[in-house]
Amino acid sequence: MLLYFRTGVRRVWLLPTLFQAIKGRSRKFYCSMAEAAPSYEDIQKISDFLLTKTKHRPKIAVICGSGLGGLADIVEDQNAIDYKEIPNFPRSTVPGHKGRMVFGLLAGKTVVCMQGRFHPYEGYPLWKVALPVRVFKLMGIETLFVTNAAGALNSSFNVGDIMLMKDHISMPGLAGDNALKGHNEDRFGPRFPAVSDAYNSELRQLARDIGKELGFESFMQEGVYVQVGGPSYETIAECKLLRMLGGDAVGMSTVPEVIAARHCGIRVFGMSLVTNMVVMDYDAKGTVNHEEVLETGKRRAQDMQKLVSKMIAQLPGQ
Ligand SMILES: O=P(O)(O)O[C@H]1O[C@H](CO)[C@@H](O)[C@H]1O
Ligand SMILES: Nc1nc2[nH]cnc2c(=O)[nH]1
Repeated sequence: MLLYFRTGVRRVWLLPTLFQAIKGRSRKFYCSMAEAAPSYEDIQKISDFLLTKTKHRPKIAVICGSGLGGLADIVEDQNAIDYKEIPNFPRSTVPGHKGRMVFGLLAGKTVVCMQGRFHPYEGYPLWKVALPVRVFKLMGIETLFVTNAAGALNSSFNVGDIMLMKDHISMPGLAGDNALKGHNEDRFGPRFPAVSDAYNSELRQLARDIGKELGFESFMQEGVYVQVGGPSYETIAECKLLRMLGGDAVGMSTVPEVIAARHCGIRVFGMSLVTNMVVMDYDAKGTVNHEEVLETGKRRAQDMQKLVSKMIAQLPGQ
């Protein structure tokens, strides 16, 4: 039996070589297999698990953006569950995202807040980024508030402005990546859902009215959010392109959550905090950085909290 062969003066042992080849191939095969999205039943288990950890039964969910998690801290009578305690749930890895699910009362209404979201640049496929929204659906959520930190593409905006989202442009979506890619689970929604009305117009009107009441008019805007992949911020040429396409603000999140929510019939209110102006000029000094993003979040946090709380207070139901 041939146990080895020669390459020049070297003797190559056959069995170990064969073993290494099989091991390498199986690793390659394993790596090339995309992680399967969880089934409806798997998502039901996550939802059931969460409901065993709290007496609260919310119909309203809030996803807090970078530096905007303070809203969850003002939730009363709260039960907070770390993401790492939740079976088959992703982890938050980004500074400014605590990684907790907070159940309790906000403005007298039962809510659940995600203090920390997931982003594609953390290495998560879009279905995983959007997984919490499906968990929410199975918990009975009917209305989703999404917030994010974003850079202003619109030069008439200022740092600290709150932009009500009226629409989005998804660069990953246009390039073929979407939270709904893959097998469609009909129990959540249709294969081809419409998203032209993704951002609920009545909730936007409510935000405008409450913004007026609170004296926020001078820093309230309305516009189109552009989702990019990140984690690098945009080049000057990219910012010019996104502005030409009709974007008012740019960030690396939110859209997968919104698409998953609309797919399963949850109504959505979206809001961006303008944490920085994007760099549009080759002579500009300075660049964008995440510390600046978190700092602006802190400065405007209370106003965002007031707006969201007052809106939630006016929603029907408990
Ligand atoms: O969208 P959120 O989570 O608010 O965070 C925004 O801020 C981070 C960049 O500073 C990116 O994650 C961007 O998407
Ligand atoms: N992509 C992107 N995300 C952000 N999040 C906060 N600011 C920015 C920005 O300027 N660009």
